[in-house]
Amino acid sequence: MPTVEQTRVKQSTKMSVRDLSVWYGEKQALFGVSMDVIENEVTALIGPSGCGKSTFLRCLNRMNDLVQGVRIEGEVEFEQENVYAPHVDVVELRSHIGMVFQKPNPFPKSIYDNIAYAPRILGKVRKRTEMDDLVEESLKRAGLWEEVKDRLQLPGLALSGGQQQRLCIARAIAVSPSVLLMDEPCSALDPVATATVEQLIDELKENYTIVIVTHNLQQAARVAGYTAFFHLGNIIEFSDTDSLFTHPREKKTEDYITGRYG
Ligand SMILES: Nc1ncnc2c1ncn2[C@@H]1O[C@H](COP(=O)(O)OP(=O)(O)OP(=O)(O)O)[C@@H](O)[C@H]1O
Repeated sequence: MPTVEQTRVKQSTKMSVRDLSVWYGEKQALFGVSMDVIENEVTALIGPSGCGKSTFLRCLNRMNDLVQGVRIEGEVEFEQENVYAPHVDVVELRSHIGMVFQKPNPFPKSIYDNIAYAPRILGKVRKRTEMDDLVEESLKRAGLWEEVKDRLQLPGLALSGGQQQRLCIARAIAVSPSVLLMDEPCSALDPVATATVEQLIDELKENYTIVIVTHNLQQAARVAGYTAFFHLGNIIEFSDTDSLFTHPREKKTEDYITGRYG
């Protein structure tokens, strides 16, 4: 197990996870894991099925709160505050730490309203012209504007899978988060749509800190500056992606990345 010091990296830390343990009922899914999330970088979480990647990701913006019977111990620091502190407003937190899921899940609303919905209910934008600008800007950042600008009133669900996923990214961006969590965002996409989303992730890291769960090791190598290898609810190794893939420190990491198990 790496020590906390080994998982610290000399770059700006956006989030800091300390001694995080998670139980679903009797079953423990994470065992006191610690990791820094580096600002304006993409961090990939890799590891065999069931090792706790999604659980870890969902703890970063308290998405696990929604699971019945869950128990969480430890700290997740974001902007000098533990996101699990009692007074934290979870809706507000999730507007700073947005999430994109495995399966594109647009609302059953128009393309326009998919983007406008959250800023409207959060009271971030009131005037129609401001909202028009926000919708355009978000779709541009998600690389979707040119494909949809003439049909903003079409249902989001009428788009292709890859377009829907970029719509979901645009929707997440619209509330100006600084961190984006992505849980296998390309697993339901074909190779062309995957390449588009990967390119988008690369562009987004200029302005956002991104944490992505992926089963695809090539994808981790392509998009992530840092990678954490999870195994049985522990972080076995965390380092810059090149080192992890070319000179893994731990035998388990080496076995996994060379396809010996998982
Ligand atoms: N809602 C839940 N209720 C009960 N157990 C859960 C729940 N979610 C996850 N688990 C259990 O916690 C452990 C970690 O699951 P998690 O989904 O975090 O792993 P993962 O590494 O993301 O897996 P995968 O790659 O298959 O998505 C697994 O044993 C899983 O069965």
